[in-house]
Amino acid sequence: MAEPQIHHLNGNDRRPKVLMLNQSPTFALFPSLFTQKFRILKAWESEQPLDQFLAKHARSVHALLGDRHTVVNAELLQLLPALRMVTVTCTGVNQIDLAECRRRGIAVANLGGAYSEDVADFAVGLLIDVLRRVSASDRYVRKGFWRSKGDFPLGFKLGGKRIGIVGMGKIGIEVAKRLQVFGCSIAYTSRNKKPSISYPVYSTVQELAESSDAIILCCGLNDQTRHIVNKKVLSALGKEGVVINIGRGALIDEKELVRCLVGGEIGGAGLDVFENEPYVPKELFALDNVVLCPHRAVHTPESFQASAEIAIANLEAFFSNRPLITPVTND
Ligand SMILES: O=CC(=O)O
Repeated sequence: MAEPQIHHLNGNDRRPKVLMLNQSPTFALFPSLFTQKFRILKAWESEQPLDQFLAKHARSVHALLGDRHTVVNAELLQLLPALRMVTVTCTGVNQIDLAECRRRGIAVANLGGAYSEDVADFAVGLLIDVLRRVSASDRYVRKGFWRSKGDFPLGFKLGGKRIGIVGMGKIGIEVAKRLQVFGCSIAYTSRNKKPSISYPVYSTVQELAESSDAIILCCGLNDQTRHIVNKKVLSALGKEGVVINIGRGALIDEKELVRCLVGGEIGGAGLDVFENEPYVPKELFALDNVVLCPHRAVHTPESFQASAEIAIANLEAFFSNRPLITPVTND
């Protein structure tokens, strides 16, 4: 676990050093919240090659502040032998080698539930958009088709739909709460059954898909969940079924998803994330039953402010030897 913390002095500067490898939206919006308290070492602004920059600070850097683009793998950790804490201004931690961090006694914190409400709103927005064809009808109006071709095709009602939530963590719970108010029925599958949650639980995503009109992916990406939505799950969802992904692109076998959408084997999709961002399979561009977004579900100033506050609270806890506020756990 973390060693007693040392405040590294730079002349009279008593702020603890925190390494950042890349600029993040949270830091870009609220730089002074961080720099008031910490001496931020901005690797991306250095003229030195990264390995030289890291070598210069290797023995004095105990904390790393990153985001979803900050890949923390064994090679990086090897270069930072004094590192004892990583905090990221995101929810997903698939970019971090958690096992290697554990092995090296490096504590990891994410944002806990700070983004959950915004992400849940976005998931519901995507579902409504796919079912009621909001984006598609916007295109119809802009292209002048309302006047030239007449009425736009009907969409589908949200109320009464059977929604399967994959991953009943903080985001899944917020999605369920919202969709219940719309009159949907909720079921879920999750790594651990949640005794406090009364929605029906299925043991596999395939069984969940068989009993759902739409599935919403709210789980983290790891070795167990990579391509958790595969050919079998998509065919279980069926011709009218909808898949919404606000988790990570690689939760779905994207090639298979594209094949099913192009072939009309599922009803539609709302996708905020992709396997190889910012690449989006171009076959999807022509499909009006698919809503595509550029990984924006968490992007509100309110979310970013919360994310800055939580990251700072985690860094302060670390530098004063207190337990982290939102440590990454296995539940
Ligand atoms: O994708 C966004 C996040 O993980 O916070």
